Amino acid sequence: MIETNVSKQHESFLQVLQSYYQLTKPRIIPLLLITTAGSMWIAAKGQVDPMLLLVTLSGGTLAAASAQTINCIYDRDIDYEMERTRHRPIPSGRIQSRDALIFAIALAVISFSLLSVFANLLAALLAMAGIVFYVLIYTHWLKRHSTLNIVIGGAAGAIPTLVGWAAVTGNLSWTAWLLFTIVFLWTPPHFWALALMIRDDYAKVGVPMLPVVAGNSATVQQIWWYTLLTVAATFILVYPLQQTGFVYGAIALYLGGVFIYKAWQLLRDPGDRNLARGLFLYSISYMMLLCLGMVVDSLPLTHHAISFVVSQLHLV
Ligand code: HEM
Ligand SMILES: CC(C)=CCC/C(C)=C/CC/C(C)=C/COP(=O)(O)OP(=O)(O)O
Repeated sequence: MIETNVSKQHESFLQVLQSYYQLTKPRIIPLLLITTAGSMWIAAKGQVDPMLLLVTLSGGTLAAASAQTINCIYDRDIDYEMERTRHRPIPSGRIQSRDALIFAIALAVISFSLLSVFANLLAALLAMAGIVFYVLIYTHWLKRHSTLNIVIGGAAGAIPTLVGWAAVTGNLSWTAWLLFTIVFLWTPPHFWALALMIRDDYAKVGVPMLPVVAGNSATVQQIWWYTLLTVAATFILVYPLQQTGFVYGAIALYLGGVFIYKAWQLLRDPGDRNLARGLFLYSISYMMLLCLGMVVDSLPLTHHAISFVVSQLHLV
C-alpha cells in the first residue's frame, strides 16, 4: 500500500482540524442521523426525550465518523488513483495513516462510552457492529471483489435505524427491522445511480461496481427492481404494522411515485447521465423527506390536528 505520493504541509491548526473533519466524510452523516431520528420518533410514538436524542445522534455521528475514517485509511491507494477522491486528507498527504487510526479509535471509544452510559448497551453494540460491518464486510471483503458489494455492504448504512430504535426501547422489534430493510433496499438505487456517472473512475482502479462489470442496462434494471421494493416496503409501516398513519402514508405515496417515475425514465434510457444524476440526487431527498414524514406523522400535534379536522367534517 502506498502511504502518499504527495507531500503537503498544513499551514495552520485550523487546516489540521479541517483535514480531520474531511476524513469523516461529513456530508453523508446528516442523512444517517435523519434515519436514526425517524426510527426514534416512531419507537417513542412521537415523544422522544431530547437528551436521549442528543446522546444517540452524537454517538451515531462519532461511530459513522470512525467508520469513514478507517475506510479512508484502507482505501488510500485507490482514493489516490481516482480524481474524485485524490484530494482526501490521506492520499493528498495531509494526514498520516497512523494518526488517522488513532483518531478513528478515539471516536469509536467515545461513541461506545456515550451510548452505553447514556442510552443503553444494545444501542452502543449496534453502533460498533456498524463500524465493523462497514470496515470488514464492505470495505475489506466486498468492495474490491464482488458486484454485490453495495447490496450486502449497504446493511452497514441501514444499522443507524436499529441504533435509534434500540436507544429508545432497549430492544429490536419487527418495525425496527422494517426500517432497516427500507434503508437497505434504498441503497442500491442510491449508489448505482451515482456509479453510472462515475463508472470510469471505478473501472480505472478495478473496483467491480455493477455498471463496470455488467453495463448500464443491467444496472438500471436492478435499480428499477430495488426502487419498487423500497417503495413497497415503506407502506408496510402503514399496513399491516400500523406504526404510522395517514400523514406518513400520503407522504410515502407521493415520494414513492416520484422515485418510481425517475427510475422508470432511467430504465428507458440507461445511457442518460442526467437521468442518473437526477435519480441519485432525488434518492437523498427521498430518504430525508420520508423520515421527516415519519416524525411529523408520529407527533401528538399531528394527531390532534387530524382529530380536529375529522370532527369538523362530522359537524358539516
Ligand atoms: C454501501 C452503501 C453506500 C455507498 C457505497 C454509498 C456511496 C456514496 C458515494 C460514493 C457518494 C458520493 C460521495 C462523494 O462524492 O464523496 C455518496 C453520497 C451520498 N450518500 Fe451514499 N452510499 C451508501 C449508503 C448511504 C447511506 C446509507 C446514506 C444515508 C442514509 C447515504 C447518504 C449519502 C448522501 C447524503 C450523499 C451526498 C453527499 C454529498 O452531498 O456530497 N449513503 N454515497
Ligand atoms: C452505525 C454505523 C457506524 C454505521 C456506519 C455506516 C456508514 C459509515 C455508511 C456509509 C456508507 C457510505 C456512504 C459508503 C461510501 O462508500 P465508499 O466508502 O466506497 O465511497 P467512496 O468511493 O467515496 O470512498
